[in-house]
Amino acid sequence: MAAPLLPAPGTPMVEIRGLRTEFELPGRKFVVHDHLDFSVQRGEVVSLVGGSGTGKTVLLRQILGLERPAAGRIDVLGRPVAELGQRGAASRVGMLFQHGALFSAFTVLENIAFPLMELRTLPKALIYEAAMVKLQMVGLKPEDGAKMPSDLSGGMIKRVALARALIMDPPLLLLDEPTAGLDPESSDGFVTLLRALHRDLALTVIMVTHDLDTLFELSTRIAVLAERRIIMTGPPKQVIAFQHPFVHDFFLGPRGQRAMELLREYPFAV
Ligand SMILES: Nc1ncnc2c1ncn2[C@@H]1O[C@H](COP(=O)(O)OP(=O)(O)OP(=O)(O)O)[C@@H](O)[C@H]1O
Repeated sequence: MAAPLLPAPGTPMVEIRGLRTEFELPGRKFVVHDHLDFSVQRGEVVSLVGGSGTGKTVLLRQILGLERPAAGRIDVLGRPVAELGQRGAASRVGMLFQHGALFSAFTVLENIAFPLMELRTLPKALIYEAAMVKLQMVGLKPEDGAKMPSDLSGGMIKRVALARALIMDPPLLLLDEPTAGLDPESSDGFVTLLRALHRDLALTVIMVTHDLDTLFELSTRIAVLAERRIIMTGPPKQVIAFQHPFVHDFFLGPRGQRAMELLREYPFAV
C-alpha cells in the first residue's frame, strides 16, 4: 500500500532531533551540526538564516534524504527520512536548488516532466499534460515549453525549476536562496508567486535566504543556525530582538534600518 502523503494531524512535517553532521577532512573531522533540533509544522514558511558555511544547504539536503547524518534523527512527513528512499522523497519533498539546476539539453517542458518520466509509471502524454499545467501554474506561457534553458531569463529559469519541484504535488517545498541573482523586479514577481502557491496549494515551506525582502515577505517563522545548531527560532520580531552577534549583524548591522522598514511594511512579520 502506498504511504499517505501527509503525516497524521499534529505530527510535524519535519522533525529533527540531536542531529550531528560531520565531514572528513584530511587528518580531522569537520563538524557542521551538533545537537541540532528543528521542527516544522504544517503550513509554516520557515526561513533558515545563518552565516556562510554554517550548514544551511546541507540541512536542506538532509531533509531531502541526499545526505546521511553522523547521528540524530530526521523524520520527514512523519517517517524517518531514510525510509522515503530517493524516489519517495522526490514525490513528497520538492526542492528548488539555488541555481535552478536545469538540464541544458532538455526543453523547458522536458525539464518539468523529468521527475515523472524517471518514475516510468505514467504514459508520456499524461506526463506532458501534467507538466503543462505546472508550467502555467508558475506564470509561464504554453509556448515557453518548447524553449531551451539557454533561451530563458534568470527569473524564468527559477520558475521552470519551481514547476519541476512541484510536478509531483509535494506537500513540502524546500527553497535554497530562491531569489538570489534575480533583479529586483523578477525577485518581487517570484516572491509573489511563492506566496500565492503557499496559500493555494497549502504548502509547507523551508527556505534558506539572505535576502531580507524575501525573508519578511514570506516567513511565518525564522530559525537561526549558529554554533552548529538552531540557537533561536520564532516570529521575525522576536528573532530580531534576540541578543546574538550573528542576529545583530544580519538584521541590525548596516542593513538594520532597511530591516526595520520592512518590518513595518509587511503585516506577516509579527
Ligand atoms: N560533501 C561535502 N564534503 C565536505 N564538506 C562539505 C560537503 N558539503 C558541505 N560541506 C561543508 O559544510 C559546510 C556547510 O556547507 P553549506 O553549503 O551547508 O553552508 P551554507 O550555510 O549553506 O553556506 P552559504 O550561506 O555560504 O551557502 C561548509 O563548510 C562546506 O564546505
